[in-house]
Amino acid sequence: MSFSSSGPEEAFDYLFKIIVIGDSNVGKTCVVHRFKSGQYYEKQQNTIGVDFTVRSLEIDGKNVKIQVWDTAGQERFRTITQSYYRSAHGAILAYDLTRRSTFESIPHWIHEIEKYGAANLVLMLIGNKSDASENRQVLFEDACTLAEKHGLLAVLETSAKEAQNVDEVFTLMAKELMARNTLQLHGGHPPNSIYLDSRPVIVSSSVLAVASPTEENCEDSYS
Ligand SMILES: Nc1nc2c(ncn2[C@@H]2O[C@H](COP(=O)(O)OP(=O)(O)OP(=O)(O)O)[C@@H](O)[C@H]2O)c(=O)[nH]1
Repeated sequence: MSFSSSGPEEAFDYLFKIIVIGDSNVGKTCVVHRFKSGQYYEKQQNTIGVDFTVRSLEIDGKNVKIQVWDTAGQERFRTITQSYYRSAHGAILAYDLTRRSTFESIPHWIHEIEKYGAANLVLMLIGNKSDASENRQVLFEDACTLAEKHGLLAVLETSAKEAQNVDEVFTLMAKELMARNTLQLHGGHPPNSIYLDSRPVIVSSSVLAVASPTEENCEDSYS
């Protein structure tokens, strides 16, 4: 079944709301902008409150509309941004892999989203700025450990600057949400569909596309 708001070009099979949270300056807006437009720009201003973006993807023959809420990382906007948590289907937790403190904040962001978000929210972790890995302060293994501890769906290292793994983040999230949605409708595993069973999928920056948790893209500790 498709839904239409203002015309045939707006028809979609799924609509998912995904919120992006994390400390200020980790690159949330640049990641969202890259996803939306395929462009990168050196952003000068911090986000005020929440910015809203929409992009449709075709996944497994379905038209999937993704609404992305890019939130301000600055503390002074916290009351506004928290008010968007409740209606999100998925949350992308972002840190800057060249700034350790932004990774150390992730448990705080998880706590926030668990407190104010819906109970069945899908959570993913992204370590942005992988193009600057010569200044890396966060090991990918540490991110995996954190993801496992908190039961997150996946960890990906991204670069908004070099267009690395950005589409993959949103596609992976959408596939998981589609699988959960289909399961709810059919009460079982849908035939011929990709089913992510909510175990963490660990995806290194060298992996460009991930369909499901396999031995190749999962760390041993997750199998
Ligand atoms: N090297 C590198 N720099 C990036 C990347 N993504 C963003 N940046 C830079 O990081 C800075 C912050 O990016 P923003 O997208 O504004 O960060 P934000 O998380 O949205 O910040 P708030 O709006 O304050 O929450 C900017 O100077 C960007 O140019 C990236 O992938 N690589």
